[in-house]
Amino acid sequence: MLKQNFSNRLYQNVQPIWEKNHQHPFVVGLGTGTLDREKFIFYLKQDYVYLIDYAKLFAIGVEKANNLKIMTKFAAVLHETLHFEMELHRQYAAEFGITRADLEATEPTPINLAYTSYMRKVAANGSLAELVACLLPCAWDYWEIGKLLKSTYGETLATNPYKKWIETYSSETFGAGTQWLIDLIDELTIEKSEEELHTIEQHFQITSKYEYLFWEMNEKKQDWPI
Ligand SMILES: Cc1ncc(C[n+]2csc(CCO)c2C)c(N)n1
Repeated sequence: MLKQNFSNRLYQNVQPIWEKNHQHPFVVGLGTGTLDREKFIFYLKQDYVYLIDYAKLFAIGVEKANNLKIMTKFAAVLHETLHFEMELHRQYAAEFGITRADLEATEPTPINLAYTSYMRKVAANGSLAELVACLLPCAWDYWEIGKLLKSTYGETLATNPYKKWIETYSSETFGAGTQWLIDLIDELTIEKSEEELHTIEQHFQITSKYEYLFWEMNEKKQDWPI
């Protein structure tokens, strides 16, 4: 029997967590443009090294793909992450006088390391569907946030220093990449047992909570205490 649109179930059940993400002071600060610049710089550096690890997970997607169509698409989103998304970070860094070397040399905080290590563990031991469940909240909730901020604060965007950030994450380029991941999870879960679906949903929920912790970490500039 076909189990269609597993992504709907994921989306419905994750709403309480994503709501918290959308109301987070860091996210609201991006929208209003009042976010403290030092907090944004902290985020920029942490996110850059996060994306280096995240991009490698798309490479593991290439490895785990069982057909050329999926393999090709993982390679394309890997390319987009390195050349489109990370370019946004490089541009903001240049504005703030931060070099590429500084960005790359950033030591990940405990939360950053925990988040990427969790995804790497699933990538090493789990199925392709489990890996996609870990990758999906990052892409999907950022797209939701991008669209939300654009529709809520669209009129003041011209003077918002974080305009480029909002434009990037609400863009069609991101929308298309995210939609592909959503369609992929639907395709990969068609024949899965309820037990497997439960595991997949747990990864989706946990990485969504890590998204919250990541906002919180940047808001409070939480780093190693020693
Ligand atoms: C902590 C954190 N979570 C999510 C994203 C956003 N993001 C990461 S990969 C990707 C899609 C690539 O196709 C998107 C939108 C981020 N930058 N940092």
